Amino acid sequence: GEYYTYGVKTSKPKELDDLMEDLDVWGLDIFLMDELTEHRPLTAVAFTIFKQRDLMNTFSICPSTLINYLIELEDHYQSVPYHCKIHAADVTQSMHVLLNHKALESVFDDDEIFAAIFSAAIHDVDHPGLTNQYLISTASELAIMYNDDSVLENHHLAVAFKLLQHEKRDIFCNIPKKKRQLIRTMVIDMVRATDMSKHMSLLAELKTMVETKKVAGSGIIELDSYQDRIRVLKNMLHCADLSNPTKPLDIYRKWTDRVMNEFFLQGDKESSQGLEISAMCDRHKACIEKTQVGFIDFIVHPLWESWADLVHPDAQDILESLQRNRDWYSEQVENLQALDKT
Ligand SMILES: COc1ccc(-c2ccn(CCC(=O)N3CCOCC3)n2)cc1OC1CCCC1
Ligand SMILES: [Mg+2]
Ligand SMILES: [Zn+2]
Repeated sequence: GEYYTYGVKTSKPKELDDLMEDLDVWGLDIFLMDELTEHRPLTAVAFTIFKQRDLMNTFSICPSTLINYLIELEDHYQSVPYHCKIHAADVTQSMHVLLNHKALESVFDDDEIFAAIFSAAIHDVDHPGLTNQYLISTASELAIMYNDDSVLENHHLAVAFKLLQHEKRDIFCNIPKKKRQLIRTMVIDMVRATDMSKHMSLLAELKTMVETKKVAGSGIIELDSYQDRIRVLKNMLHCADLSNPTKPLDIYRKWTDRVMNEFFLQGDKESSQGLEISAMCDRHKACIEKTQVGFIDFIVHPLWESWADLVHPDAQDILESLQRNRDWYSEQVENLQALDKT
């Protein structure tokens, strides 16, 4: 059918125009994007970002090839509650905003920007809605294939690169071989870094970078080695992947519902298979609000506090939004405790 400005059909072009005004805004309503694009949020968001950043011209990508790839990629996101195409669109849009931090202005070149946006778009493709731990403990096909090492993340990468192998979808086809290999290496590094088991080492590296931060007079960060540059990009994607608690509360709460539903479905599976139900996956025992406060205190805030130090003062609003959301969930815990006493 006919495609409009954003690479997708829409029955509400005016409303989609208005929403796309917020493409560079932290807190864009990605659920509304899903509705207005008739459930093609990833294609619309990624295509529009490629256009805004002029990446199709820079890498001689013809628009129809990009659309063909994005639609095929989007169709390979499973309809699971949390790790679906809306999450991919959300992380891609969040990455786009983080790349616009003043402290990172003209730090990254086109290859790195292309690799970063592409990594966000593909980073969870064909996610089954189950954790690495579950796949490993049930000796699943995927765990056998990847020898229990970053099972999901290696699978997302393999699926995404396999989809490129059709000439109609190969957005890398006009990129010189050497450059293509460099971009592929960066994408593999970034997506593998979204494995939660790498969180502590990634955060330690980020802290070291903050302590030894070399800043030009203008406040712009100086990154001399590939290792430093990819370290920032890996942490950026990890931050985007863990950004739900930093978004407007109504959007954050929708993500909480979705991730808990995905966990509970896994818990149901574990229970029906006579397996021990994983932490936070038991729908009869979970205390949703408490786990979000813990998630923020032990994982999300420490990460975003270090990121905010690195790009100071560009992420202050994000940090404040996180604090407000933490306070709200904490109040819910107190209200529930008060209820228990009645
Ligand atoms: C809005 O809530 C969440 C939003 C995102 C996450 C989250 C954790 C790690 N990631 C990165 C991908 C990953 O490694 N995962 C995906 C989630 O399952 C664990 C393995 N994402 C967790 C969230 O809540 C959890 C359930 C209660 C407390 C923690
Ligand atoms: Mg993932
Ligand atoms: Zn993700």
